[in-house]
Amino acid sequence: MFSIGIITASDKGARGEREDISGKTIASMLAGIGEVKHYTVVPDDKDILSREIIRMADEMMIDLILTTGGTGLGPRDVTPEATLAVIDRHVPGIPEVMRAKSLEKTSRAMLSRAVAGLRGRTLIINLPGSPKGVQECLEVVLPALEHGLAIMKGEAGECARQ
Ligand SMILES: Nc1ncnc2c1ncn2[C@@H]1O[C@H](COP(=O)(O)OP(=O)(O)OP(=O)(O)O)[C@@H](O)[C@H]1O
Ligand SMILES: Nc1nc2c(c(=O)[nH]1)N[C@H]1C(S)=C(S)[C@@H](COP(=O)(O)O)O[C@H]1N2
Repeated sequence: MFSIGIITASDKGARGEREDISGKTIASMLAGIGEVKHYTVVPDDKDILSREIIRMADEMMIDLILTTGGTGLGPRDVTPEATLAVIDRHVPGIPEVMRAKSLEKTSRAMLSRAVAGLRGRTLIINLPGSPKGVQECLEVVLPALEHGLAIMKGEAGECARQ
């Protein structure tokens, strides 16, 4: 089992104006692979988001951080920039497959600028803000997630497919 952190980036959510269905969707979809150790709703603010990622990765030693929201083209959408500022290695295949698969459902999938990367031994993945976007993106990543996390942690030696 892996430790999981969830960050919802939402001005409305942080002001208490909207129930965070997206964060809850992440938690329920990941119940089979780990335990949610930390969950927070923050405004769309680059420094606050970066600080949260650093705290969860460096102090709490969380294996997997999922963010939701703030990946679009809106003036306050800065989650990818907050993530890029604190990762040391990119994992481009994850957002590539999320966008590719999501495009089969909606052309608006191309509007998510989500990124994924590693900070030390923590994998950070951006997801779109809507509950549907979370569900559609997470379900394409899930089949490879446990293997990726095991490799990241040095717990799996072999990558060969059975
Ligand atoms: N965390 C969430 N929980 C539930 N629904 C959400 C959440 N985030 C987004 N949504 C839904 O997706 C739609 C589009 O999200 P968008 O990121 O544009 O939010 P927004 O209305 O600009 O506000 P904010 O950035 O404060 O979340 C919202 O109108 C809402 O219906
Ligand atoms: N799979 C999937 N991806 C999706 C969506 C969706 O409904 N399903 N919504 C798109 C829309 S409408 C937007 S604007 C962008 C960015 O969303 P965000 O700003 O809430 O992160 O994600 C896109 N990605």
